[in-house]
Amino acid sequence: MTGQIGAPAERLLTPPVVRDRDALAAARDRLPGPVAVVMTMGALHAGHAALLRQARARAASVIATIFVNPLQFAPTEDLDRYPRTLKADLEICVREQVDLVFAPTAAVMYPAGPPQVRVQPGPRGEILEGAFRPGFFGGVLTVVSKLLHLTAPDVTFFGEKDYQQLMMVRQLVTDLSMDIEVVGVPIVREPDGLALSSRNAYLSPRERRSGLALSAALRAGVAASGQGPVAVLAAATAVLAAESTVDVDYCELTDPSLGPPPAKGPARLLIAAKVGATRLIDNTALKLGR
Ligand SMILES: Nc1ncnc2c1ncn2[C@@H]1O[C@H](COP(=O)(O)OP(=O)(O)OP(=O)(O)O)[C@@H](O)[C@H]1O
Ligand SMILES: CC(C)(CO)[C@@H](O)C(=O)[O-]
Ligand code: BAL
Repeated sequence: MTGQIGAPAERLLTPPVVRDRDALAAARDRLPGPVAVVMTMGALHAGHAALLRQARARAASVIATIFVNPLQFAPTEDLDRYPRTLKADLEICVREQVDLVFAPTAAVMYPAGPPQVRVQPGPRGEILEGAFRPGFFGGVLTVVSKLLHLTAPDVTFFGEKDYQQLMMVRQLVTDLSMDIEVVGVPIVREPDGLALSSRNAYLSPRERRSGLALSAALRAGVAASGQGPVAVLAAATAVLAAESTVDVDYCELTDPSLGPPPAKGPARLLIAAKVGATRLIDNTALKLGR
């Protein structure tokens, strides 16, 4: 089927875009190693660009995947209205010197419909995001496994903005004996603190202002970290409670691998909240105690 998309003149302005497995396999065979893959759902922004830039610095060849994976969306979620901006995405891929873009359709990824065999995320996939989005990590890890299999990278890059997802992908690669390095990339923020996210496009100006409560709560938590876990949670929840339009799903403190928080030492503070119809997540590292 199709190899590259676009008219010949446009091809010069975009990296090669492949849309099916055969075209991907042929293009992948020609890429010099080591190969890096950056997986995305498109609507690319500076957070994605940071992943692509790190990939560019680390590998001889960079593949970006763009696929809004239906398997990780609950029926009540935003699959249909998720932003799809392929043309602008390809411009970012050119700027970040991506060598190959894999942008499959759902029929290419799931030719027989939703797959019967799926990755079981295990207990760490049932807390936090998994508790509020049942089936989410099963859908994510299934598509991540397929995309790793299809692109055969040496290294892959995931953002810390989706911190639990990064942990789950590390677990996937370890537990399923995949010889692939997983690199975590720090969160890219707007100057006022808002973590970049494709879903920020849904926010009205007023909702965007309310959404700043998440990063403000994280900063309050970090400021209180010397006083220990109780003070951190009290400080963060007070900031969130002051913003009445923010509907908190969770504000939780864990250890860096999402286990129970220590009394002292490295920890992670994670928040998810709805602002209007838009669900935002954010998190930060901190060090508890003195
Ligand atoms: N602000 C950010 N900083 C660092 N990495 C990011 C940021 N936003 C997204 N990423 C990473 O980019 C990769 C692809 O994410 P995705 O395409 O879902 O974008 P997103 O902005 O997280 O979208 P959404 O709004 O759906 O959460 C993931 O590894 C994600 O963690
Ligand atoms: C990893 C991913 C591309 C799988 O669909 C998605 O969950 C995302 O964009 O973070
Ligand atoms: N950003 C992770 C993918 C999702 O929220 O569906």
